[in-house]
Amino acid sequence: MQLSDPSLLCHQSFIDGKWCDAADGRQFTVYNPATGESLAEVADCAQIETEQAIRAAQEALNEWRALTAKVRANYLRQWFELIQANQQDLAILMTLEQGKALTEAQGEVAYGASFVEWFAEEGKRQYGEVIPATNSKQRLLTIRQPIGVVAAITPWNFPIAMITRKAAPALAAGCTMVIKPSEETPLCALALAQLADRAGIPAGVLNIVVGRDSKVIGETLTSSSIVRKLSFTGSTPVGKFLLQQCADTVKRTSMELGGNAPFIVFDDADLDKAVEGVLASKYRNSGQTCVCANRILVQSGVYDAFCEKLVQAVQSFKLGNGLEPGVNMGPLINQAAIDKVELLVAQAISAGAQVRLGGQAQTDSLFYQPTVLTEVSAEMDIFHHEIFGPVAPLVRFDSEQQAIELANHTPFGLAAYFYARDMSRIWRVSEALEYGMVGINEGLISNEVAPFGGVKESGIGREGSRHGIDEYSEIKYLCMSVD
Ligand SMILES: NC(=O)c1ccc[n+]([C@@H]2O[C@H](COP(=O)([O-])OP(=O)(O)OC[C@H]3O[C@@H](n4cnc5c(N)ncnc54)[C@H](O)[C@@H]3O)[C@@H](O)[C@H]2O)c1
Ligand SMILES: O=C[C@H](O)CS(=O)(=O)O
Repeated sequence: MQLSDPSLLCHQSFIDGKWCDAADGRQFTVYNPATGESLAEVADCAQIETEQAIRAAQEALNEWRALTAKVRANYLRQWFELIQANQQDLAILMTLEQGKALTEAQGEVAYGASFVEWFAEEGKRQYGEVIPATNSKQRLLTIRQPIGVVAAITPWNFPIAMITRKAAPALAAGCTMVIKPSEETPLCALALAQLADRAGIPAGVLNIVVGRDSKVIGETLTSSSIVRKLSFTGSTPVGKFLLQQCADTVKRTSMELGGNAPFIVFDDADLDKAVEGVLASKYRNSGQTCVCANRILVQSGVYDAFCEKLVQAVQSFKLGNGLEPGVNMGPLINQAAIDKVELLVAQAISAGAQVRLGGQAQTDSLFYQPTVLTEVSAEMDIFHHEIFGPVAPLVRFDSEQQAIELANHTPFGLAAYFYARDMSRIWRVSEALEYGMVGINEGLISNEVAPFGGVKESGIGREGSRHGIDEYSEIKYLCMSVD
């Protein structure tokens, strides 16, 4: 492995400031999705280690929360600097275990680091308030206090940013954490723990438990009364399952779940910009992002022109091993992902969709061709399911009202996009779309300063922005007699 700092390749869980094997010595293999080669053997931890991590987080809590926000910020700033300084090695690890092109991986490391930088500062702004009393013999005020021990469960598609988007606000607020990363991508998570340790973040504040048995680790986290909060990023079905598990101990939860983003091209759109927007939104990370355009709704008057422009542009993608120069689209994460995309495309074709470009996986690999389908309709499964692959299904519509109805015809509500130039239309459509985030003439909407999150079955709460830290603190009301 071509790391300049080989010590960033870690094989064990990080618990209470120590690197730990599984109690029974079991390990699991991490594979490179681009080549199928094994990358590393990693500790296959489960209930025992998770319980150890919860205890470590509990024991570290009082000292960590007693620090001033400024002192915690200094630790986070150090972590930010180390992530930045090791960007290339972290990006290589990410491309190796997740598959995304190295340029995208470099971008994600910077994006992930930006949350650490942002919340180091936001932690200093956890203000309370003094409230004018209704009784002259009382004084009323509120203070903000950390929730306590937080559990986080994160996905494989952004193996650094989905961790720091939770760990940074949690630690800044004074919480301690147990994180279970995806078994597909443990190496990035463990490298982040290595750098947090080097930043001097005290033992027990940040714990990473890696293992294949996500169900057991999850049950251990959600059933523990010590864990007061679960922050989950992943699919909606798993999110629903975890929400049910959290009910017994009435945990606070943050849920960043699945999407089914409409991408609407109106007849007054700048078609070249709209094509750029599709390339940025639909095909990023080989279509494996929660905010990927999942349905491309095109008004009939510009449908053919837009389709020609899009097909032309999508042909420019270079599919291959993300470490190779010039490659800008990598493999899907595993065979199950390939099977899901192949099923959705086959069903669409059998229901009348046309393949304008691509339409199949490369044989005996996890590479799926950048694809454009036309004549897709709302009667097809592909319209209703998160594709999580580089497939753009084009759907024709006639009126603005029809576009809004088609866009909102889903239980999901994470991100939506539309391209138009008429200002009245922009306001009407922005307000009518039932989504947490809307890109207007823009296909890339994610950053650390804006509130990221969805409505309906796409989630609960927001990450990033000045709101993201509220997910990790409680408001306490103090009523003081001055009689
Ligand atoms: N809204 C967002 O911010 C956001 C961001 C990234 C990904 N996602 C969503 O995540 C999904 C892709 O990621 P994925 O395939 O890793 O999702 P997933 O739900 O399969 O897994 C997510 C995490 O949950 C764990 N997990 C799975 N089953 C579990 C169980 N029974 N108990 C406890 N933990 C369990 C996994 O090991 C992994 O760590 C997509 O639906 C995508 O839209 C959403
Ligand atoms: O997959 C979901 C991530 O949140 C993608 S993004 O990079 O934050 O847009």
